[in-house]
Amino acid sequence: MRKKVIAGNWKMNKLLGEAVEFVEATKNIVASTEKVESVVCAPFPYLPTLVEKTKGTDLKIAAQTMHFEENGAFTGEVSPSMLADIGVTYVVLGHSERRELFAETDETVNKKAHAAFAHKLIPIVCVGETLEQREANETMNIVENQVKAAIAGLSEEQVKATIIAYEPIWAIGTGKTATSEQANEVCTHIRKVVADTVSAAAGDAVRIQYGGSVKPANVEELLGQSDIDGALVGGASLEADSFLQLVEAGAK
Ligand SMILES: O=C[C@H](O)COP(=O)(O)O
Repeated sequence: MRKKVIAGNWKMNKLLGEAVEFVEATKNIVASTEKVESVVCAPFPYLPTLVEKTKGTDLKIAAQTMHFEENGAFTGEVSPSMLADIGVTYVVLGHSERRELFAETDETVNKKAHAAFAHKLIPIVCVGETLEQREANETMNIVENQVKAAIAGLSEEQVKATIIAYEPIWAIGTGKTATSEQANEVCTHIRKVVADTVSAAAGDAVRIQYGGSVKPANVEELLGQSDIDGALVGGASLEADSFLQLVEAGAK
């Protein structure tokens, strides 16, 4: 059975005191079980503090992006070695907001995925279609191309360890959740793409999250689907209580 992953993506929210308060309120309650792991994707300035505060607990800390290069003249960027050095364990790659607003491409997502594994960071690779693409029946093609590009050249073991987050862009922060059937249909397709391009074992092992207006009220139904192995959650991950309810649903 694949272990569920509940990841809260805070995006550009919270001040340091609020971030610390959140981890203090959750770190001893979330417990890694056979069934679920819990991750908080925090802004860069808070990462060292949050890693320190969560040491020895089952709450894991992720970055929301990174560069693919080790170092150099990339003003404002953060490298994979910097993240690994301070004890970050996961990194979100190719979030639609990064693709749309910060020129992230399939090619850079792939480079970043390679760089993440080179530093023992687990990538959470985001894919998903716009409303226009869905209405033009292009969802499966778009997502398939994004997945193939992201995992190109990774070893079978690396693909097995990758987390793919299917986030239909029209469902992000809009309150419009994909129905559980719509979400599962795409996640099933993603698993098949991985199985066909890498191996049946990789298709079976890769974990696929759904993201887009997930909240305590709809998470159970989404997680009950055959190919949804977790959730990448924005708005509903900002409050400790709500995040804990999401993790609890993942542990069922
Ligand atoms: O990374 C999280 C997603 O963008 C979903 O955000 P949301 O839960 O606020 O819709």
